[in-house]
Amino acid sequence: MAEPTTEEMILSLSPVKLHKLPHLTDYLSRLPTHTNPLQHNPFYHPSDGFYITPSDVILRQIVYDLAASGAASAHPASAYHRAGPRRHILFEPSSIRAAIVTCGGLCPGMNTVVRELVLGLWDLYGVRQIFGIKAGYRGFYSMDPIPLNPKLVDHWHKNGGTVLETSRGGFHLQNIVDAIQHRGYNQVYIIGGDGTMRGAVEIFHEICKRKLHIAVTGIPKTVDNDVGIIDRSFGFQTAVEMAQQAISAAHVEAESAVNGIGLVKLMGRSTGHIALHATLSSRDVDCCLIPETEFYLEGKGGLFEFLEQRLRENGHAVLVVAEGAGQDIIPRNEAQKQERDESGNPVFLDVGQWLKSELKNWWSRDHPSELFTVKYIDPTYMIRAVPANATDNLYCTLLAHSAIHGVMAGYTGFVPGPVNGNYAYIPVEEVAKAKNEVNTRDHQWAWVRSVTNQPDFMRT
Ligand SMILES: Nc1ncnc2c1ncn2[C@@H]1O[C@H](COP(=O)(O)OP(=O)(O)OP(=O)(O)O)[C@@H](O)[C@H]1O
Ligand SMILES: O=P(O)(O)OC[C@H]1O[C@](O)(CO)[C@@H](O)[C@@H]1O
Ligand SMILES: [Mg+2]
Repeated sequence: MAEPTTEEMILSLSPVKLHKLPHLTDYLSRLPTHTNPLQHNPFYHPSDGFYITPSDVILRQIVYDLAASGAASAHPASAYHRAGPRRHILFEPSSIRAAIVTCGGLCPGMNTVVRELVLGLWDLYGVRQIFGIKAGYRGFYSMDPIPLNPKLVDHWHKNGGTVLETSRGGFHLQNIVDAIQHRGYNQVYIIGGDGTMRGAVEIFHEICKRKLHIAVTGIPKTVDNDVGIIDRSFGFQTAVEMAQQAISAAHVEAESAVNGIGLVKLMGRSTGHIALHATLSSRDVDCCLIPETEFYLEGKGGLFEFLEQRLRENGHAVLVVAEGAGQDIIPRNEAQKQERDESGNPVFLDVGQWLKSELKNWWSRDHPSELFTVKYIDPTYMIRAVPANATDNLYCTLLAHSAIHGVMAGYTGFVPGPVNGNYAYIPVEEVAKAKNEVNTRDHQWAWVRSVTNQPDFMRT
């Protein structure tokens, strides 16, 4: 173990609880350090404060109730290490062999992250051996890697999807770590969602167990925005923007019919962030249904009663439903209950199709002589299979650079990400456990309800 630095001594005396970040020196001693090549880069003139030190931290929580100060002092503020370049690095650039992999479902910005990793490694740190792993985790042990360079990836950010390709399943820990070792990779950049991060934790532990000079970082990717701790995940804003087109179309269709309902299903396996944000930004939505809240159809306070009222008042209504909403009330057989995708995620029934049919049955039963139309729009893959917008592209670049700086400094088993607007390094174990669900008791959900005036679906 290395001697504690001055900053580490300061930290140990600070009232702020710093989340310990794994470092290669935790299990490897006498690793030589090197001056950061940015020091001699003709395009950089590192000024005071350019390099981040171990005592630079980002507070996890920034909202406090001062009246509850007693409680706050009983639970001291916690913080993460701040992301950014370090003065000394633990890799000699010519000896670096970096591997980059994309796993799980698509998300706008995946190609941008890969491109920026390649350019950042190449231009900032002089790395020349960079490899793309094809088709997710299985690619480590079953396919040849693709050598990457700035020229090859130059245009990648303009395209949706992932040029490296992705897949679900295929996680075989020993095969993956054997392949990493065999190929001589010493930096591993893993881009993926919650499942991928759980895999990254296992890879990190196995590498520590084998005491290898290999740093691993997880770069959080999820269109659903279901990864916890970080402010939001890249591609999420692009997806919300794309969802507007579907909601607008549903609104036009509904408005142009007699008793017209526009129904839009949006992604969100277990969290309703896309549906919630799309609803708030559209303002055309009458009701938003998400997995975090239950709803029911018939009777007082139910969906049908509410929609009938809206149709009587406005002649039309727009309903947005997240794919994971209502899964517990859709009838399903035993086989459907057991169905899983290759990664082990439950396979959902189509809540949109189900709602459409229930709505039609309801209206023809209760109002057989009145016209009624449901137009169901399912833009599922259209909102994620697109290039990232400007904000997400910028975000992807900052994430990629943060990941590189952290790995170069010898941190491992970590995730870079924005926490309260500043980039931090978070232990991947924490990220893999933290889930970002919509808190239906906080102001954001109250805001949705005040915009839609939809029922709370609490039976009285
Ligand atoms: N608990 C786990 N341990 C090890 N590997 C896992 C675990 N869960 C999932 N994986 C692997 O991680 C990869 C991606 O997982 P998954 O398909 O669930 O997508 P994800 O990363 O959650 O992304 P998203 O849900 O946003 O599409 C797959 O190769 C899967 O086998
Ligand atoms: O059809 P695929 O590629 O398995 O992905 C669908 C899932 O991926 C996500 O986009 C991300 O987890 C979910 O919203 C959706 O359920
Ligand atoms: Mg997932």
